[in-house]
Amino acid sequence: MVSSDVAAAVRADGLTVVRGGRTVLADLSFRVPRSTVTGLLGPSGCGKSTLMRAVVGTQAKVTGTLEVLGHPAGTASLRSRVGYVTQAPSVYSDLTARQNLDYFASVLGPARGEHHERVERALADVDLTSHADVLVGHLSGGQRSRVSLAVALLGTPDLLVLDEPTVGLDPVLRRGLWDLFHRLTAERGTTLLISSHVMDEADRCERLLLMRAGRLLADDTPESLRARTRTDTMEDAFLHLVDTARRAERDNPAWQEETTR
Ligand SMILES: Nc1ncnc2c1ncn2[C@@H]1O[C@H](COP(=O)(O)OP(=O)(O)OP(=O)(O)O)[C@@H](O)[C@H]1O
Repeated sequence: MVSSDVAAAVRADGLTVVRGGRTVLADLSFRVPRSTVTGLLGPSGCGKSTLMRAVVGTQAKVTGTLEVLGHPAGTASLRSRVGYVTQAPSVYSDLTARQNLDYFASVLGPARGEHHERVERALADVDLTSHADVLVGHLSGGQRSRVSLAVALLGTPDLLVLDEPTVGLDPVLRRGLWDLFHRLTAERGTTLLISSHVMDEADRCERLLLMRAGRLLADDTPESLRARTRTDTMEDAFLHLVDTARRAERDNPAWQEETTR
């Protein structure tokens, strides 16, 4: 069944996930608008990867409502429409970058665009054309991550879910990747959900989901977050929201017993 909420690429209502007997995501409700770059930010262990796994349909013990592109998360028809890049590069180190892309393009089968063009476009997207014939095992960590990203771009996904794609990259490469993310929304209408624990990346996003300890602290734009917390930086805005949440926990101790700390 297709949802009527067509404006949202992701719609969560009361989303809860239990891992190892603990509630690691508790009652999250939010929207990720289509054709936007939405940042998923919060400290290590707050549940960003778990949320992304739920969105791409690989997370067990998910309850509540979670719709992706109008369908329940994990629906088979979403597989070709959702790209997912994990923190660990998932490409073959004994093949070159181009051979990896050739291989994954043939696994994808006939899709939008010709095989050769798709491979070359994906290499160019991540600025790796000049290293296309180097064995992935001989590339740097950042270059390997970009090969993984190129694989995800091969299928021209409608939703691209990226788990900390800029970790370990120098500022020039980071800027290049953020430029690419915005080009993807503007030129291809792609929706991007990007996790980071670096608050200065928040300002590069059109919308933000701020998380702490399995809960959503905010679902807003960077400008509005700064305005309503009366802060100048995203880091200060986040700290303000954390302090407010802590005060709420003190007033209602049952609240925090349900989730991770
Ligand atoms: N296999 C598992 N079994 C039980 N708990 C888990 C498992 N994997 C992760 N967790 C817990 O779930 C919570 C959320 O983990 P998650 O990896 O989603 O956080 P994260 O925000 O992505 O962290 P990071 O930024 O360090 O990648 C953490 O408290 C973690 O300890």
